[in-house]
Amino acid sequence: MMTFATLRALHVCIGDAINDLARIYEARSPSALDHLDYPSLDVPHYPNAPLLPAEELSEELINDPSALLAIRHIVAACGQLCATVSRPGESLIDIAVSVHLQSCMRFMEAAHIVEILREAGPQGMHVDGIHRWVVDLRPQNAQPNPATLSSGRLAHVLRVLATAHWLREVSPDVFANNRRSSALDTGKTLDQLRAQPEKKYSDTNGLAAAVGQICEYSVSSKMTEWFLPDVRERRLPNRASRGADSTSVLYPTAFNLEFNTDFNFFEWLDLPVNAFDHERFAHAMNGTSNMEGRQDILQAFPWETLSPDAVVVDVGGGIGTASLTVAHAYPDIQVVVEDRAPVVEIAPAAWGEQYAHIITSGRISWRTRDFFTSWQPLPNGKTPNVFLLRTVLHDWPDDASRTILRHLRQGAGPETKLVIGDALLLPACKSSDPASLVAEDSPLLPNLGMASMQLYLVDIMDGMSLKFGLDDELTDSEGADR
Ligand SMILES: C[S@@+](CC[C@H](N)C(=O)[O-])C[C@H]1O[C@@H](n2cnc3c(N)ncnc32)[C@H](O)[C@@H]1O
Repeated sequence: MMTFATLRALHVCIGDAINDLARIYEARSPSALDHLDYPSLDVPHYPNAPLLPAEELSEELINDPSALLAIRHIVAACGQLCATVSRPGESLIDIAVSVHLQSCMRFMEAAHIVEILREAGPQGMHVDGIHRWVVDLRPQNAQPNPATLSSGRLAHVLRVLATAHWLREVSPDVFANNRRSSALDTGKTLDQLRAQPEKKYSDTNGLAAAVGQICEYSVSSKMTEWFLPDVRERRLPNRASRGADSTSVLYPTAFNLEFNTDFNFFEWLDLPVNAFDHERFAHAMNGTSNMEGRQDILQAFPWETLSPDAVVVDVGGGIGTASLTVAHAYPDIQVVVEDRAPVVEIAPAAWGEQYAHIITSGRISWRTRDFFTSWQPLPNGKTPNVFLLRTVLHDWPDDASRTILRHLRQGAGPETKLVIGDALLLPACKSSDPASLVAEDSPLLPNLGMASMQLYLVDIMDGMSLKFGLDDELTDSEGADR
């Protein structure tokens, strides 16, 4: 296709998708005069905040499958359109400096900017006031140096975020939350954050924890050194100094290189010195369910076909993000979550009041289990109806994944189902894969390009932390039905 023809086709794609969205909203409008609008970028939407009925419906419709498809088409087409028209040199610098946007985001989360601006309200707060709060919310022993963190510097960081539509600059130097920043809100009051900063993520949807964690461990920054070791690596301590074979791989993953450790990621999290990281990770897993939509697990399997006393074993289930959603929707299902001891210890308390009734009734329970060891029968002798593995296998190389599956196979009965929740990554071109996400004549990439980018980046991130390679393919599932 000629370039102008492609640009026009992309433009049509965006127009069609906006029309689709408008139709979906129109169809659910209370009356012809009272139009239901798409949520505004300028208006915060705080998790758990009470909404007017129209706002609630407007939020709900975003998760309508047709609306989701239209949204993804708009994002994919805009990405492709920008890639086509922008000057490559400028785009190269854009991508090289984009790491600093991530740093600004990390600061916004760590300094509780969103919670400060929530209390300021829609008129926002002058940067001097925000600065006073940032300092006030620090524990006494970790006060920022005023020469380092000045109001002026803070304004620069907040303006970067406003320029990228992550905040709103209401008037010069006055900032307010917008729809996107409000998603980072933990709902904690400033008094709570000052008194117990370590409880920031308790009883939240985990997004702030996920953002804090992912931004802090930018392990892929060491990907190049990991793939292409250079002379600088000689300056790093190596395992030979700990008595290991000096010819062995020094850093099995980029994470090991970044953190200069030969513990794997989970062992490292378990170190007492990393207690904060550990708890944040558990909440962050809850936050990552936003990647696919919290309720998607309900569509992943026909849970209604299970017998009333069915048992779902959530293997490597963390604090129970996926299985609690199932247990909430299906009040007869029993859930046993298996994870490492430090996760099991904090899991029930991590939920606050939200699911207290399910937890106290014992319908969900946690037990310690290393999934590389034999599966132990449940205390009540029941055979699991479902083994659920959500975002577990993507962490491990194929051999390790086979070991995990082999143990489950041995614990399974003839009727036990295996449910694996992980992302399938399509090639960025036409292929024989029937799963193409666009119509045959669409100008969009078959994997929906920028609209799917998050999945590909998460794959790189996970590959950098625990896997030995990024291109492993689990082709043999040790006899498990898939
Ligand atoms: C990416 S998280 C997924 C958590 C959960 N399935 C979810 O979807 O939110 C991987 C989980 O595997 C657990 N894990 C890692 N190594 C493990 C092991 N050897 N035995 C049991 N669980 C393990 C981690 O503690 C973590 O909770």
